[in-house]
Amino acid sequence: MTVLDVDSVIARLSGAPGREDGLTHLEVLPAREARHAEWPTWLAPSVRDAFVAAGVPRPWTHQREAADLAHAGGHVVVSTGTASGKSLAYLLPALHDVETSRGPKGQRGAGVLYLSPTKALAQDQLAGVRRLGLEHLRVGTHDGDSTPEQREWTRDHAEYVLTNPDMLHRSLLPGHTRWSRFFASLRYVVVDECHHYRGVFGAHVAQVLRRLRRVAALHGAHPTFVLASATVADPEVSAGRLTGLDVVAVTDDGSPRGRTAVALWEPPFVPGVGENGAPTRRSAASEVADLMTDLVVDRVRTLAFVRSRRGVETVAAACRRMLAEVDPSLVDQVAAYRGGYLPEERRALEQALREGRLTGLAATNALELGIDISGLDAVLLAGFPGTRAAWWQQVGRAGRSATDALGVLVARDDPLDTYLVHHPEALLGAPVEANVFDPDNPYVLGPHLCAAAAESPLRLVDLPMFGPAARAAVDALTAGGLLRRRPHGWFWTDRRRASDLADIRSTGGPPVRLVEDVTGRVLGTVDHSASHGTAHPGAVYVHQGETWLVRELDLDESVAVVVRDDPDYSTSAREVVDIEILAEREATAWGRARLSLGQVRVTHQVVSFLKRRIPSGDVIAEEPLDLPEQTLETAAVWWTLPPAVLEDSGLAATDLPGAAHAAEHASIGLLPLFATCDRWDIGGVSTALHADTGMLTVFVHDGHPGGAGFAERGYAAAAAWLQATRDAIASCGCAEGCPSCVQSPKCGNQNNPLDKAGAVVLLDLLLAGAPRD
Ligand SMILES: Nc1ncnc2c1ncn2[C@@H]1O[C@H](COP(=O)(O)OP(=O)(O)OP(=O)(O)O)[C@@H](O)[C@H]1O
Repeated sequence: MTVLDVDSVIARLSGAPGREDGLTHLEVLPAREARHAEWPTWLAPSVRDAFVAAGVPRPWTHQREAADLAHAGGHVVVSTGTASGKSLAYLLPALHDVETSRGPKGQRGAGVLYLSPTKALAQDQLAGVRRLGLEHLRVGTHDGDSTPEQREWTRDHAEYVLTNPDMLHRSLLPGHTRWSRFFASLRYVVVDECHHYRGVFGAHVAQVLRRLRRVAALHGAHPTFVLASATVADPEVSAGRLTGLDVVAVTDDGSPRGRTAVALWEPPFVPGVGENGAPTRRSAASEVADLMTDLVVDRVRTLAFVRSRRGVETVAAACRRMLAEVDPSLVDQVAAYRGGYLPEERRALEQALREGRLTGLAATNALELGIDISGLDAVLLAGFPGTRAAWWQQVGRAGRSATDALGVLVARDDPLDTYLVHHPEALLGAPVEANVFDPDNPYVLGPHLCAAAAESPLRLVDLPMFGPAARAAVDALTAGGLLRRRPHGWFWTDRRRASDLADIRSTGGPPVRLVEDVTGRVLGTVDHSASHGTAHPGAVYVHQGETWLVRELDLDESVAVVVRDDPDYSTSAREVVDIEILAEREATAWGRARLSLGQVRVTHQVVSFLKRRIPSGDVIAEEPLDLPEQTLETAAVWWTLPPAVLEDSGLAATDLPGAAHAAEHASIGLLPLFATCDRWDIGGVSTALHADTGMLTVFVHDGHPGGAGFAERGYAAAAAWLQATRDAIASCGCAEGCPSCVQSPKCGNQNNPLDKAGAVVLLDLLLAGAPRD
């Protein structure tokens, strides 16, 4: 295997013709020495010996600290870097209890419940625990991929159960009486990669964990929670919110790290013009495909993170095509990996990458989480992954085993990425974000209270565990007929499964299956709510380099029928959006402008799709669609400017819609810098005259029912957020607005009208009255 020489790799990448100006920043983060601790004296020798045999001579300091705390019964969150051995921190106390509590005939004495956000990570952990070779340890998974026999065995015999919050919510908790012996033995709950539980998903998982604590207590168990997280700000606060418990944080990372070179990269302009004549840069995906090709030729093991499923396919296909010209023997060493693939395909790809049979892999963040792939040298990111926590997590995938590593962020042509590659301090110098979510979201709380009541009637004493809003929510559910109040508490008496009421991944319904027309073969799935935009009739769908056309979308049956085809265009959906203010919760005057936070109802409808020629992206046709409206009640932050202020601004009335629209796009683009969301988690609406305010109004709203905390963060950080928005627009070198500043890839109006200069005027008017600090 090639050992990475960062300097020569960078010289080679940026020396290629046409790439001279790509590198905007290069920084080499120094190596860090390991700090070791001794094995705890309380630890069962069998567990210690298993780790020593597996190549862990001694724990690192943070592993020992966390293990000691958990063994003493304290709830702990370990928040340290990628590949810092967080697993060992919880495996030591958990396996110790399992090994030392077994009955004389091998009966299960102590149980461990391990939760991961993805099935792939659970598989990886399963393999890791098995590799320890503990002779009597009974470990099993319970997830969507396990067979009924496996599930039954796991339930009746496993001491270490690996599952995910979804299965806990839908299967283990509702069926807790069948799992009673496991719950009664439960000593540890491990919540791995807990930074993943943010936004509305975080709120759901927080309520699932409260239900878990209650069910465990019903069976007499009070497990210790150990959480593992990427480096995030205030981990004890988010872990405390997630579990509802007092959690101690361990953050002083004792693991070693090799030198890491971090490069920021901006693709060049391409000939031709984009939407409305704007200058456009080469796509991050094409640039990443080029860089990956060079790295693979040099035998540098490379993982490319690409934001969209389609992008992943494009990168892998382009890379393979280029390799075929240079060195055909390398073509099969590059593959694509993303959600929507069948589980067997994903497992095979993970295995091939781990064993070095693949040199280059293009993946969505389906591979981001914790999968232990040692020996990667370089990570390329086609676009900022939305949070600094995710960025460090992904960059940290390279350079395991303390070797040198390379991480490259290739900017997409959008305001946030452009801002970051030109303001490295905002990415590399700023602390990671705290994890944002709101467990008291009533849309989340209500369904989980129903599920809890179905698990066992809710008593008054149970309510504080579910937060301050629980009593009012229970009363509302009772008034609405979902719960019945009886002397001994609140009962679920409905025929339906209560757990069906909460859609914890917020997919908005069952996933839509993509089914091949003739054979009936299932190619993959897309989320229900996303299906209007990606699986509408006429949509082009790419799977492992093959192109398919959607012939029919049946939303009732959740099926899209696809046929093989090779069109010379891609498709993108267009939607219309409308917004209504339901309640203003908070507001503040910025001079004569006003900034508000509240509840809104957003109505959107996919109305047509564009066909864009490949690779130029030119629009060749727009075709109408007949899909139903979708509505969303959620939280929004908005600002208004009164007519009198606008009259003095020099902007003509006809400029206002374009100016507001441009300010809205850029502010959506920059919000992820202040809230832990990405631009697809939020939306916006702008208008020169809104019916509810009677003024020019710009809204930025959460993309999930009830809100996910992002608009709230925008409101709290409004002065800094809108100032960065203003600066990003003003400093962009384009003349009329481009994807790097005010154009948006998800605009429902084909980025029209947009007035870049007008947006700066509006934001200056707004910020003139903003608080100075
Ligand atoms: N004390 C140690 N000494 C040497 N190697 C160790 C030690 N602890 C863990 N490792 C090794 O470090 C690698 C990373 O461990 P692990 O996957 O647990 O890290 P992690 O922090 O959970 O990673 P992620 O950030 O992906 O969640 C593994 O190969 C593991 O065997």
